[in-house]
Amino acid sequence: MVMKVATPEKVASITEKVWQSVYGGGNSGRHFYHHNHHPKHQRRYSYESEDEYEDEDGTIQLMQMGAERSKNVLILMSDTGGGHRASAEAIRDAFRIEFGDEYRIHVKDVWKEYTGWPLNDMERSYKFMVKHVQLWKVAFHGTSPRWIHSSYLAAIASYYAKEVEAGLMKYKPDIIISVHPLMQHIPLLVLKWKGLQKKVIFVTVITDLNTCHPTWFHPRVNRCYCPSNEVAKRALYDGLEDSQVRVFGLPIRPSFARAVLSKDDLRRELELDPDLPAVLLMGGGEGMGPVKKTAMALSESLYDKDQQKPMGQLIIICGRNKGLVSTLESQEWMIPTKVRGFETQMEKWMGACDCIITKAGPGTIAEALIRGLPIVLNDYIPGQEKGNVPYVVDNGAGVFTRSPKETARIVSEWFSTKTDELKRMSENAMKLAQPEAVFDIVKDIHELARHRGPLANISYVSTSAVTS
Ligand SMILES: CCCCCCCC/C=C\CCCCCCCC(=O)OC[C@H](CO[C@@H]1O[C@H](CO)[C@H](O)[C@H](O)[C@H]1O)OC(=O)CCCCCCC/C=C\CCCCCCCC
Ligand SMILES: O=c1ccn([C@@H]2O[C@H](COP(=O)(O)OP(=O)(O)O)[C@@H](O)[C@H]2O)c(=O)[nH]1
Repeated sequence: MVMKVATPEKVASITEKVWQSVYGGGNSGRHFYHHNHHPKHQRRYSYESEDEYEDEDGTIQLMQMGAERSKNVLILMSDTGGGHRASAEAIRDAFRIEFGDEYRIHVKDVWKEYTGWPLNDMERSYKFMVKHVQLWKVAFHGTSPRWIHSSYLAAIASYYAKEVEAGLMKYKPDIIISVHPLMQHIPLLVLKWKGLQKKVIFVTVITDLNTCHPTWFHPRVNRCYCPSNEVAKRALYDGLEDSQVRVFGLPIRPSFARAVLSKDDLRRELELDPDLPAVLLMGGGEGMGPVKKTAMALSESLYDKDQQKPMGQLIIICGRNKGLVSTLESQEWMIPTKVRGFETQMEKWMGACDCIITKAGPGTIAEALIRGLPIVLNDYIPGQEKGNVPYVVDNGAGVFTRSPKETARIVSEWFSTKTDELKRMSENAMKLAQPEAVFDIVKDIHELARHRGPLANISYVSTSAVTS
């Protein structure tokens, strides 16, 4: 057995690395220590003179004294669909790009980590409900009146108050950003009960483009960032003040806005045919909608029988739907086809393609617009996604059809006789795109924080039985 003894230089370089991995910058004037794990719910939360926190992987904790500390930003999200996480990560990345170490960002599903049913199981419940469309319709519209959802959520807040409190306080947030429709009421109530409402900045970033659920609109937020004028109108109608509402667009990962990508290079990198026009087929983070039937129809329609050669290529991104990946991988294709699971670099796949077929997910739509991809919408989730269809179609950036055969026909025309229509729609898509939205949002939050003055003295000494 070899025992390693750390020399002072080594200790310094390890702490340096730790500092850089957490803060990405230098460590001058700061002090570090490692200490043991506390059991989850046995912590006191106070950082009036010190800064103690648990790293993302839960292993390292640091203390910072004297220097002005980074502000903690807690982004509340849930993996109900793929869009909320994508927007949360976009905001996190934009904060890092714009403000470096000034903010320390935590992207969390606090409900899942800390509470119980039904809050900790929203992903599964949501998947079940959207599979049974009528059930989702009743739940969505039935909970739309404010008195119904407010009383439901207030009841849940009081039942899980201690757990939510523990979940929020763990990250000692100076700023809370909700990117989920069900994450306004409960945290705001808990902050109110703790007397922290005036000290913690709370903003909502709405990730639906049009017909969003009224739970997004809470009158006590500092800001409500709406992705479109349609949503802003709803917010004002629902009682928010002009001063609370800002319209910048839907936050999309900075890699979409900032990367300069050439289609040829991308095709080489992704091992696609360099010359054939390419259609991207997907169904959100979960691979929903009529993906398989559409793929089979495209395989037929993009094969030129007279000339016996393909007139297009197909890329299918199935997201987290592993069943769909294995079904599609066992199919035979008449055209060059790639079947992929969950991809982390969507900007590359979109940048390599000429058009996209997708259900009406707001994240995918906003990303496709930035890439100038004409869109065939082939499905939508009733309620929050319904309004995304006119948003795309009325602005001339795409078409809607539920029929896989019709979809395949449209794409084959775009790639042959109607290339001018494809071009026009691509231009319209780019006109609608708002690649800078995420930067505008984080800059506005930064301004809010600056006007709020020093945030450093929020006392997070827990008062509840659970946390003390
Ligand atoms: C008087 C009749 C009452 C009707 C009975 C219903 C009882 C309550 C049951 C369920 C609650 C349903 C909540 C509806 C509000 C949803 C708001 C909303 O827009 O949610 C959307 C998100 C998903 O995000 C979307 O994903 C899309 C892609 O898939 C797309 O990206 C879009 O942009 C995103 O916004 O939905 C959710 O997160 C739903 C979570 C479901 C939770 C289910 C819990 C069910 C268990 C018990 C009910 C407990 C009471 C909950 C109270 C909720 C009150 C609003
Ligand atoms: O393999 C995948 C599939 C999807 N996405 C992303 O997941 C989000 C899907 O959001 P959307 O609002 O379109 O639909 P949802 O999944 O929420 O239904 C978009 O940002 C996609 O780029 C991804 O990163 N990898």
